[in-house]
Amino acid sequence: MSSAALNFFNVTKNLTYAILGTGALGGFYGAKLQQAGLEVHFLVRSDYESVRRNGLFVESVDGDFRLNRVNAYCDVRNMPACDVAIVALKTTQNHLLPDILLPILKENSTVLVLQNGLGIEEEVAAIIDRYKVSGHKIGETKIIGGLCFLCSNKVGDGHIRHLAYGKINLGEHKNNSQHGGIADEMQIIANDFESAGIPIELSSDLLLARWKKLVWNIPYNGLSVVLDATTEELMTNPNSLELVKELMHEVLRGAKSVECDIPLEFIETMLEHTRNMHPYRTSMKIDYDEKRPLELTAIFSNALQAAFSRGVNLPKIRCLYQQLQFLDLRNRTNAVK
Ligand SMILES: NC(=O)C1=CN([C@@H]2O[C@H](COP(=O)(O)OP(=O)(O)OC[C@H]3O[C@@H](n4cnc5c(N)ncnc54)[C@H](OP(=O)(O)O)[C@@H]3O)[C@@H](O)[C@H]2O)C=CC1
Ligand SMILES: CC(C)(CO)C(=O)C(=O)O
Repeated sequence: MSSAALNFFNVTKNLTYAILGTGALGGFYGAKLQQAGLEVHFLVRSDYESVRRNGLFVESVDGDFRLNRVNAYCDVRNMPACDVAIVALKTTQNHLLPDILLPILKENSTVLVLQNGLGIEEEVAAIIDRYKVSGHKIGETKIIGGLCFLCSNKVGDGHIRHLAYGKINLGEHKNNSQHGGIADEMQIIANDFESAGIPIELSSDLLLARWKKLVWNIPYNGLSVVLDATTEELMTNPNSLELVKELMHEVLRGAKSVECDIPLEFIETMLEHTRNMHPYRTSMKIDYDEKRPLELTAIFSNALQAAFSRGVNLPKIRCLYQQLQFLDLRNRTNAVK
């Protein structure tokens, strides 16, 4: 075990966790970790008063549970520094990360990014580098990405509805797109999640894992908004199904352009997975219906740019992205009227 990992492990026999964004995903995983006996601190926004008074309620396919007391904060400056900072905001809020993330880092903290999309760990690494350059000493901060195969919604104040799945695929972020290997810190965090009943897969190639997740998110999140459809409708209509497949093929081309080889059979696996799902309103569709900004930069723009920088155009994904940008802007312009 590396000395940083030993430090990480010894200083705090039990790791402490900060949940930055107590929503559908952060509320679910944070509550599961606390239920398993870990110390968890939750940054809460609109429902802070309710969560402070009444805790969190998780209505789950795996069994409902209530946490009557949670460590809730409405201001990150009142939170203790934690061993693991879990980024669980929507990526549309990531411009707030310098203010939200940096105050809770301590010597050798790990940042665990559980958001969908591409380029997020790079953004976090740049924020941390700037912080260090400005004279702050926070030691070596590991950045780990997690791809969450989860269907969860926040349905009320402190109320999370977990509909299906929950597995997380973890991979370490390395500069220069090297493969990360399996860091000791990652194994320790994985053990905590597994003790909370969350299945974990460890990956030595985070970039590949992120592109594989996009094989699902690009077609289904995008088309669910543009076509106003659930996953079931997209799968049963032959025209939309064709479009889903074409978009998946383009994601594979994008991945290949950055040396991430996703086997063709993976498309069939994703289609089969979706056929077996309950009809699902994707998170992007929920955001659209709620007139919230869509995660277009992380899920679409960063993928298009990565491929474009290698001379590869992805015209169907680009076309979908342009339509989504139109709808997103109109939706939010109308929302503020
Ligand atoms: N939900 C799911 O099943 C899955 C989600 N993901 C990804 O996980 C990420 C999070 O998504 P999800 O949990 O669904 O989104 P939610 O909108 O449910 O959760 C985000 C949370 O962040 C909080 N928040 C936003 N801004 C601030 C702020 N300034 N200070 C404190 N809290 C803030 C929001 O507060 P408030 O409650 O007040 O809005 C909200 O509770 C996304 O990248 C998504 O794509 C990935 C796989 C599955
Ligand atoms: C694919 C899905 C719905 C669950 O497997 C998911 O993880 C997501 O919404 O990003």
